[in-house]
Amino acid sequence: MINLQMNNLPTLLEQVQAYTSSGKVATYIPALATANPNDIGIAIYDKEHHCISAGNAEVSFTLQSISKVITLALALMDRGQDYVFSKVGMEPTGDPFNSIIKLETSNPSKPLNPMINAGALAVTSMIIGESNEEKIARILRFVRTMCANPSIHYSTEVAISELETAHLNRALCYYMKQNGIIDSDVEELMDLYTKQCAIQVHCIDLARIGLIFSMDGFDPYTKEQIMPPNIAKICKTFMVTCGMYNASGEFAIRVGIPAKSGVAGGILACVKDHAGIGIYGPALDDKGNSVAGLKLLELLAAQENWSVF
Ligand SMILES: NC(=O)CC[C@H](N)C(=O)O
Repeated sequence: MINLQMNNLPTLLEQVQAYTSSGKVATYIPALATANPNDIGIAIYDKEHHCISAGNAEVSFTLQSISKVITLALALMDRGQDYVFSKVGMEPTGDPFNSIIKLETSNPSKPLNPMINAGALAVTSMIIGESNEEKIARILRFVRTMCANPSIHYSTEVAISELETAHLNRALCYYMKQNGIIDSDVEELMDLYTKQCAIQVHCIDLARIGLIFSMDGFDPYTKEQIMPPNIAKICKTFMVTCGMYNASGEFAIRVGIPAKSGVAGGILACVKDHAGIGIYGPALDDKGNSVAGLKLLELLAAQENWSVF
């Protein structure tokens, strides 16, 4: 059951509100620039049918990099661990999420992990389907099941905005194609990746996804095992080691729970066997993480003694 102390969510939001002014909304995807930098919201979903929320918990935003854990789970179910990890590594990187440098310097030349853009693009290329329509429909079905929200869709505007400007991601794809990591048509892959990143949710949806991962893939409401427990565990382990990009080490110390952020300002977090958390705060720090969102999780994890360490 959600601890009563958590009824202080509005007070915690007040404490972190000021942090929103120290961050900046992402603009490299032009459609993200219209977000309100002052927004901050949170939802917590626990396994006993309680959901609490505060602030801008029902403002919709795009998953962006949070989609990387979702497609990783799907690719692991589609292709199995041996295949996925023959193409993508398991090690964290100290570089920014969109960096190309390790692709050239690591041997063998494969992306270090599935949470950086190169790794996520390779993982997306593994999703099974006859066409992009079928692949995005499968990804959407998976997200809708986890959120118990059949109305979830992607934003065409955000997907196109990214597709038109994602030259660095294209470069990552071409580099990987040259080195045999992917064999998809690059434009097709970019089309699918930008749609997956543009899937729209709000904090309550995100918290429910977090709950499914917290419960090792089991949905305590429908009693359905949505993904095998070992796959949920792999995803959560990547969240701990690489989920907050090159700020994952500091996050492990300050917060200490599996989490994944996205440049639209979302953070998905998992409290083991207990609850999922969805946070939205589009003002980002220089590593691409929600400034106020990070502070909020830090206060909450300390208050509730949630660190896994
Ligand atoms: N860090 C992110 O959220 C990045 C996702 C974004 N779609 C990109 O590839 O650049």
